[in-house]
Parts: sequence; structure tokens; C-alpha cells
Amino acid sequence: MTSTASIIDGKAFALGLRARIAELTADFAAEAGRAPGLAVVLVGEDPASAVYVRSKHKACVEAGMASFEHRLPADTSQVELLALVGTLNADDAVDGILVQLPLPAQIDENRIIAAIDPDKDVDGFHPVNAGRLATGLDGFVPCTPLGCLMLLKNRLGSLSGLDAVVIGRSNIVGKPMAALLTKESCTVTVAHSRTRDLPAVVRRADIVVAAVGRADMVKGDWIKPGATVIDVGINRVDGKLVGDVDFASVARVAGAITPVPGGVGPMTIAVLLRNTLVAAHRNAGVALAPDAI
Ligand SMILES: Nc1nc2c(c(=O)[nH]1)N[C@@H](CN(C=O)c1ccc(C(=O)N[C@@H](CCC(=O)O)C(=O)O)cc1)CN2
Repeated sequence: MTSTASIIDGKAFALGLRARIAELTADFAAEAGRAPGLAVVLVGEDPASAVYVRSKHKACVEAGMASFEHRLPADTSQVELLALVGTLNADDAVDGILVQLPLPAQIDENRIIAAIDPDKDVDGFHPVNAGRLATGLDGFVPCTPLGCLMLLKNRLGSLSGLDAVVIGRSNIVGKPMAALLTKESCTVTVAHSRTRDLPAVVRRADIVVAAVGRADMVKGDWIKPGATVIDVGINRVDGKLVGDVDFASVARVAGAITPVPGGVGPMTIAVLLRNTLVAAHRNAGVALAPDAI
């Protein structure tokens, strides 16, 4: 059987979003007299992380933002990294701070995230921002789930009343994704490694978000016909990038599906720019219309 699902082109959507952010960045710079600034910290030489940090720098510059890159050696101590975060918190040219994850084993990620000023936490990982999201207050939302939500709303319009299953309960994707879908009035199930009869749970869903980190795990016979499937997985198998969704079998049943690569991944960086622009407006006291982005 051939593929019937529409392909959700995250790469094209992200490019459109980045163009809009570049326009708004120029407006901000004209009003505030400075560009929004993003500081990105990379510790060590993980090759994938180095690629992501380079892409973030390029995206920032293309949008007209100031990019401050800090590359630290793999044996950097937690105290040294905390000191850098403290310096960036106090720097008025820095609107957003992002510490690229994962960090080397000698550094406690949670300790570093907690040290970032919540109002510069453009990754949305700080417990204060997690709490703001959970309680419906304004704050920064993690980039990958917010990018998934934008793709879903662009495809489906209102999500109200839809059944959504999020597979994975990480602090970075699964939990914030569930909170965002709940806010959109979906009926949300968070499934994970202990979920009984996962295929049966997924089969109920109008929306499936797979963020579990296991290559090709979600199969076509788990999917309700016509469902929208968002694949957050980035797994390298035999040098090839594959998602958590078995694309070939799922695309025969789903109504729409994100590819890997070219689906959710590019949205992560576009939303990072969006969060940095929002942070700059708040820090400079410059208004940004709620529906501007
Ligand atoms: N501090 C953070 N660390 C990490 C985050 C994050 O949001 N904040 N997310 C991931 C990595 N990540 C950004 O940092 C990221 C992952 C993937 C992509 C992307 O565009 N992927 C492309 C494929 C790229 C490739 O060929 O390797 C795609 O899916 O099309 C962008 C950013 C972990 N760490």
C-alpha cells in the first residue's frame, strides 16, 4: 500500500517563522536601540551538540540577533559553569541563556538549569517556568514541544476535545507537551515505559506525539486512521537519522505525519529565536503584540 498521510513540512514552517522573527527583531532593534542577545554555552565536544550550537548561532545571526557563544572544555567543573551562568544572568546585553544539553557527567544538569535567571531561561527548563506552564501563567515554554504545538495548530486548527497521547514523560518534551495539549482542551494521556498495552492506548488517539527515544517504535497498526502523528525522535541508526515512528507503516494509516529529518527538529531552533525575542521585549520593556508570532 502507498503512503496516504500528508507530510507536515516542519522545515518550511520553521523558515517562515524565522523570517517573521527577523522582521520583528528589526522592529525591536529600531525601538530598543540594540539587538536581542542570546548566549549559548557548550561544554565539551559532543559532535551532535556542536552541530546544534553552530545552527543556533547561524539562526541568531540570520535573524539579526546578537549571538554570544561560550565553549568550555569537557573537564569544566560545576563551579566554573555556575560562575559563567552568574555572569550571563547579570549581563544586560544577554536576553536569553541556553546551556546545551547533555552536560558532561561531573556536572548536575538540574543544578545548572536552576541557576539560570527564569526570565532569561529561553529553553523553558527552569522549575519556575515549568510551574508557570503547569499553572497557566506566562513564562517560557520548552522549544521542542511549543514547536510541535505550532505544527499541530497549523494542521488542525482548534485541538479542543481531541484525544492526544504523548509517548514519553521527560521534563524537556513529554511533560510540557502534555501541559500544552491540556491547555488546548485536549484529553491527554501520557504513556511511558510502564504503560500497559501501549498499542491499544495509542490507537485511541487523534493526536500522537512520540518522544521516547527508541528508533521506529510506533507502528502503523497502533494508529487510528486519519490521526495526526508528531515524531520528536532523533535516533542515529547505521549513520542514518530516524524518528521514534516507523514512518513507512504509519504513513499508510495516519492523516498527517512529521518526517525525520525535516519535521520537529527545525522547529526547535525557530522557537528558540521566538523565545529570545519575547525575552528581549520583556527585558527592555518594549511591547510585543500577543498574536505577533
Ligand atoms: N539546551 C538544550 N539542549 C538540547 C535541546 C534543547 O532544546 N535545548 N534539544 C536537543 C537538541 N537540539 C537543540 O538543541 C536540536 C535537535 C535537532 C535539531 C534539528 O534541526 N534536527 C534536524 C536534523 C539535524 C541533523 O541532521 O542532525 C531535523 O530533525 O530535521 C535542532 C536542534 C538536545 N539538547
